[in-house]
Amino acid sequence: MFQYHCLNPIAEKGLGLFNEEYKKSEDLQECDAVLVRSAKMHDMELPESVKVIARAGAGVNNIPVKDCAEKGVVVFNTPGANANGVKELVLAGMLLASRDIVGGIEWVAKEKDQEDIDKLAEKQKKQFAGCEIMGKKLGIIGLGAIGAMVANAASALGMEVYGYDPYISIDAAWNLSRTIKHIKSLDEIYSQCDYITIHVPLLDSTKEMINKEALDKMKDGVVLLNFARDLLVDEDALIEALDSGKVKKYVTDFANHTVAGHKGILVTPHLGASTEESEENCAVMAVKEVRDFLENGNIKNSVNFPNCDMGTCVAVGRIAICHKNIPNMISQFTKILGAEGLNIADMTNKSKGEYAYTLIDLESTASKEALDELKAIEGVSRVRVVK
Ligand SMILES: NC(=O)C1=CN([C@@H]2O[C@H](COP(=O)(O)OP(=O)(O)OC[C@H]3O[C@@H](n4cnc5c(N)ncnc54)[C@H](O)[C@@H]3O)[C@@H](O)[C@H]2O)C=CC1
Ligand SMILES: O=C(O)CCC(=O)C(=O)O
Repeated sequence: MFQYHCLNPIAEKGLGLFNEEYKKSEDLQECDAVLVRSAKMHDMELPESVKVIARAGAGVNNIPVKDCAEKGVVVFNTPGANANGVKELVLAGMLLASRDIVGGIEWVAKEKDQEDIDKLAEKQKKQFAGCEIMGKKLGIIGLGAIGAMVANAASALGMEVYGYDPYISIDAAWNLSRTIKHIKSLDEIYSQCDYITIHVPLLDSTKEMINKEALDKMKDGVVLLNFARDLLVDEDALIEALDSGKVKKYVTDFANHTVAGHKGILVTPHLGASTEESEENCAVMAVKEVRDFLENGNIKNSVNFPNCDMGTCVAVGRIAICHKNIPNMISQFTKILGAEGLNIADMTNKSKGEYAYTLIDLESTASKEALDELKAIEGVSRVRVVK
C-alpha cells in the first residue's frame, strides 16, 4: 500500500487513476508521494518516507530540486500538459493590451442605468479604441512547450514572429512553423519587436533577465507579457519604463504589491494553467509518473534524475538506487550482490548531471544485509526495493 499527500488541489481525473493500492493521506508523515502545484516547498521538512514529488505543472522553482536529488527524492513535472492553457491566455493578454477591452467593459457596467446607453456608447467608444496585432512583430523568448505554441498561434493570426531560444529541444524545433524567424540574439528581439513575451523557467541564470539594460534596448511603446514567473523581470525597472512611456503595457500572470493596481499593468492571478483541460492533463500525467515510479521504479519526466525504463519487473526482485554520478558505483553494487550469490537478470544505469539512477532486476531476493551495504556506499542516497 502506498500513501500520497496533495499540497494543492489536484484534479480528480488524475487522482482517480490511483487504484486500491493507494491511500490519500491528510498529512505528509508516512507518505511515499507528494503531489503539488504551486505550494512553496523550500522550507518544508520532508519525512524520509517521501520518495517522489510530482509537480502537476511545468515550473519547479517552488521545489528544492537539488536538495531532493541529494536525498534521493525524484522530482517530476508534467512537460507540455498545461501549455495550451497558457498559450490561450497569452493570446488574450496580447489582445487585452492592444484594445481597451477591460476599460470598455467597465465603462458599460458603470453606465448601465443610463437611459440612452446605446447612444452614449457610440459617442464614448473612441476612448477605448486600440490597435490590431496582425502585422505586428512578436518576440518570443523561450521556445519550449508554451513558447512554441504561442509562436505558431501568433503566426496564424498574422503576426511576424521572432523566436529566441539557444537551448531549444529538437522536438520543439520540429513543431515550430517555418514562418517563425530564428533569432540568435536577444538584442534583435529587443530592438525589433512590438510585443515581447517570455517563456523561460526561473533559474539563477534567467532571474531578472528583463532588467533596465534590456528595457532600454526595447522599442518605444513595446508591450511586455510575462506568463512565466514574476522574478524574471526586474519589476522596479519595469515600472520606471512604463511610467516614462517606454513600455506601453505590461501583462503579467503574477500578482504582487509592485504591479497590482499600477496604471498600464494588466495582472491576472496566476491563471495560465487554470483551465479544466490543463488541470486534468497535468494531474493525469503526474499520477501516471508517480505510479510507474513507485510500482516499477521507472522514471519519465524527472527534473533531477534521468529517464530510466525497464518496464514491469518479470524477475524475482527489483531494486532502485539513487546515487551520485561518480566512477566506480556499478562495480560496488555488483560486488555486493555477487558476494551474496545474487544473479542479476537485467540492469540499467543512467545519469543526468551530478546524479544517476540504477535499476537492477535480480533472480533471487536481496537480503537486508546486502541492502544495508548498498545504502552505506558513499554517494548512494537511497536504495529501494521495488519488488
Ligand atoms: N502562468 C502559468 O500558469 C504557467 C507558467 N509556466 C511557466 O512557464 C515556463 C515555461 O514553461 P514551458 O514552456 O512549459 O517549459 P519548457 O521547459 O517546455 O520551455 C522552456 C524553454 O525555455 C528555454 N530557455 C531556458 N533558458 C533560456 C534562456 N536563457 N533564453 C531563452 N530560452 C531559454 C528552454 O530551452 C526551453 O525551450 C515554466 O518554467 C513556468 O515557469 C508554465 C506553465 C503555466
Ligand atoms: O498549477 C498552476 O496553476 C501553476 C502552473 C504553473 O505555473 C506551471 O505549470 O509552471
